[in-house]
Amino acid sequence: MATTPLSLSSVFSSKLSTTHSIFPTRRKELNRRRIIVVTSSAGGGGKPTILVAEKLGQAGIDLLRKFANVDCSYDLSLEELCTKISLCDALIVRSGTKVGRDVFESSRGRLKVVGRAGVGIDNVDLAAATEYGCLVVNAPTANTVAAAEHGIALLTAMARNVAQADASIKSGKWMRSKYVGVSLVGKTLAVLGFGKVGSEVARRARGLGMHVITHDPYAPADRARAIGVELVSFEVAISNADFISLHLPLTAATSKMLNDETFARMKRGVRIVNVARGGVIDEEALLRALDSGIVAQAALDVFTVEPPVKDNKLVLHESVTATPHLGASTMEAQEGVAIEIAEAVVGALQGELAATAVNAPMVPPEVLRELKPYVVLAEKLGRLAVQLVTGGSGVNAVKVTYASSRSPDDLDTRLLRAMVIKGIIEPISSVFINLVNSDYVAKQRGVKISEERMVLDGSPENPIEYITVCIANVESRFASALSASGEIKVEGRVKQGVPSLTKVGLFGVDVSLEGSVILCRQVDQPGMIGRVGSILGDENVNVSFMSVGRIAPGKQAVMAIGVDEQPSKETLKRIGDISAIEEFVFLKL
Ligand SMILES: NC(=O)c1ccc[n+]([C@@H]2O[C@H](COP(=O)([O-])OP(=O)(O)OC[C@H]3O[C@@H](n4cnc5c(N)ncnc54)[C@H](O)[C@@H]3O)[C@@H](O)[C@H]2O)c1
Ligand SMILES: O=C(O)[C@H](O)COP(=O)(O)O
Repeated sequence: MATTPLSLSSVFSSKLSTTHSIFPTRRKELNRRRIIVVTSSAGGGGKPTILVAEKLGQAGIDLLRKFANVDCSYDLSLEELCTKISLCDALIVRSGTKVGRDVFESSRGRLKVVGRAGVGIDNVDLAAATEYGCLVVNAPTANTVAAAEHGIALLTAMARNVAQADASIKSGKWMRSKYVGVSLVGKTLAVLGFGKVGSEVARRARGLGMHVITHDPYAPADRARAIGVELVSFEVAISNADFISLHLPLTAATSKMLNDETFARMKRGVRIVNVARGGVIDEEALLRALDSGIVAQAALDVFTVEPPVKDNKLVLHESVTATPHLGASTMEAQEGVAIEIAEAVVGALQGELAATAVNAPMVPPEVLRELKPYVVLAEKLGRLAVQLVTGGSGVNAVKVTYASSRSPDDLDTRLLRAMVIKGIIEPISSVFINLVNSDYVAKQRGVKISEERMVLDGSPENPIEYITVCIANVESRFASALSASGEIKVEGRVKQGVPSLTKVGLFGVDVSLEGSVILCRQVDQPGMIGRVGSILGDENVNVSFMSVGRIAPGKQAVMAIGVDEQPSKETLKRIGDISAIEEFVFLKL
């Protein structure tokens, strides 16, 4: 399936689920100033040159050839890639080519677009791309079904020892009793990550007669219900599963999510499939779990280091079925991905913006200068709010309120909205969000962003007095973050140029949004700040700010503590063990 590239004007005029139209009359003027993101310095014959560095479906190559000189050179060494790149306007890769800073440096400004023919862009240095003014686009949808089908292929092959039995018969043996498998029907499959691939795996597993449960705190419950899948907590998922299938992005929160501790809480004899990213599993711990029998079998398409070293113990393990990152490798998916990426790259070289752009430095400097601290504030409020979510019907209704004494025409909030979306979605996905793709990604994930302007009296010296981010229809892991109407609510202001958190739920606080934040609800009483401060001090965790917001003296209060470093689990436990503390949460900014 190909996505339609959006022209700049369609990106800016796309109608979103805003309750108020907040596009200013200055929009035309802004558009004029940003009209070209990419200008191609065409090489031979007036056409741009596109280097295709990994095998791409023919339909995509044909499409590229209509517009550009196409150089298909595979298996280039880094040196060869760096030499060639200075003659190219665009580069197309899959996951096997590292596009690091040295590649952008070597292009000496000619490289304008990098196209990743697939989802994950772990192999492209986005910061360097942005720094060198190079747009990066990907193809996030065309290989979903292929990845899901590979997940199911691994699940069934593992359960029936297909790979092991095949190797055995090819070596001249006939071992029928050794390769007795297990049945899938009636077994519980836990799908971790209910996004594009996870939901397709769940749908197929239902068709195989499996009982499917899923854990994904950010997925809409109605989407799961619609295919007969139950959304459950992580604990319920891993402790009830006969099979676990991983479909999560690799993020700070999911890195080594399956580890010694989590394996120990699984049913003995559980079987695991991973077609997501190798780093989601602690591979050493998996080896131990396989050897001790906690995990009966694993089927792995992805590895922390790819290709894995020759004598990788997991790959060689009798109970492991392994494939070399083949999830997206079907003829159909590769044709689809090739078309999707070719359209995006050609569009970008023609000055259009692909809906799948993952970076784009395109805010006029004068707007950015004024909004800079608010941009940081907006992202951090989004990041805080989403970390407070624990369950419910998924993150699908977000309201952003801007309180300002400026006339709506004089306040362009598109960048702020993009940054709230970035803060909410990036910690829970592998997607990179910017002004270009934020609304697209939010819409694709079913997250409705509504915006509200609160017009204040007074001098319009500051563009914004405060920003509030609310997430509705969710449960919070810090109940005090809920507003009177039951939404997660955080509010912040820019104070002397520094973004600060000023309200959590109904409690006023005052903590600068730097480092990380611990929120505690306690019965208001003297000495609490000192007790928590000294526990943090014991571990040399530097406290940057502390503030207490209370309903009334002696009643409940929320204490917000800014810390420079992440406290250890033991230190957080000691804070939680203080008897006056009713609930607490640690939030990374
Ligand atoms: N093996 C392959 O060839 C292949 C092919 C395609 C995709 N992939 C990988 O599969 C994974 C899923 O891809 P996708 O396209 O479905 O992505 P997606 O963004 O559509 O879905 C990911 C889901 O994970 C959820 N999630 C994020 N953090 C979570 C957490 N801490 N706990 C539980 N759920 C969490 C998100 O809410 C989202 O619903 C990615 O890692 C992608 O790179 C691999
Ligand atoms: O991120 C992806 O799209 C998949 O992991 C597939 O990667 P590939 O294009 O290298 O097969």
